[in-house]
Amino acid sequence: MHARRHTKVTPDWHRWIGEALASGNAPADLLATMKEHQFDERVARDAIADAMFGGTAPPPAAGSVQASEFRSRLAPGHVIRAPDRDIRVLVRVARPVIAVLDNVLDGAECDALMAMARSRLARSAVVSPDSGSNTVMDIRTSEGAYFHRAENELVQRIDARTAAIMQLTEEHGEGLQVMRYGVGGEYMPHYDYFAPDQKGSAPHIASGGQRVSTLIMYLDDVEAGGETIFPRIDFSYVPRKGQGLYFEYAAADGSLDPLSLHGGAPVVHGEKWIVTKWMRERAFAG
Ligand SMILES: O=C(O)CCC(=O)C(=O)O
Ligand SMILES: [Fe+2]
Repeated sequence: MHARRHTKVTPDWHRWIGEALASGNAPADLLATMKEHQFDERVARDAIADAMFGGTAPPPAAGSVQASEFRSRLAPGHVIRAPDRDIRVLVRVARPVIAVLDNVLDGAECDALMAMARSRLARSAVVSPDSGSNTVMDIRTSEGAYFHRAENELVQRIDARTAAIMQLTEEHGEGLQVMRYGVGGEYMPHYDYFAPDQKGSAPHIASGGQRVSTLIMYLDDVEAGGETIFPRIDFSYVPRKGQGLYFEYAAADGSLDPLSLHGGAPVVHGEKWIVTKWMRERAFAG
């Protein structure tokens, strides 16, 4: 029989969460500790998310951004025409701006991206050459493979296609990032924009400016779990090979949308593979 799980977070635990986050601990590590202490997972997740982002989305203050100012950059209509492909819109959400897109990548492109990333992931899992020590690099960094803009023909083709979809030129785009999650792998809720009040954001923003939009492309179906979730609006997308999930978080006046909080739910069975394109306010050297 399972021990009963705690469903209430005491003031002491709230304080512990706040202090652990403030001293730079990863939210996933806090979650693991709370689970070891028999907290119900959902309760622990909510308490951590509340400490990071506040309990609810802040209500719009007088004179602040209205929903209508978060107007999608995407072309209207049911089909978006990229230079080499027609992309069908399956779902649109007004706020935060979200669109589910079909047929962004074909099956062969998905397979080729996974193969390319696999060889890079394998390389990144070897002993660190610059430390000279025997420590294997952080498992989390070895889960991602980065491809410079236009690094090869396939990457170039996808850079051009995503730019056309996202209505910005390729020079606004960061290099493609392929991510692989195994069973239990997740990406806790976060914002893709650089937190304006954090010192660490300044060097990113200095070149290219703020991030404004994201296109996550799914390289394979996932057997169970691994949904992309927007907890503030209770929206959940189930990964489907070749589809894309597009979202935006910066209005024309620079306001950022707190409803864009999102994450990758834990994979329950199988693997999850995605490739992500992030777009910046301005063209930059990449
Ligand atoms: O894994 C997911 O579904 C979310 C990924 C994500 O948030 C990102 O790449 O910025
Ligand atoms: Fe993200």
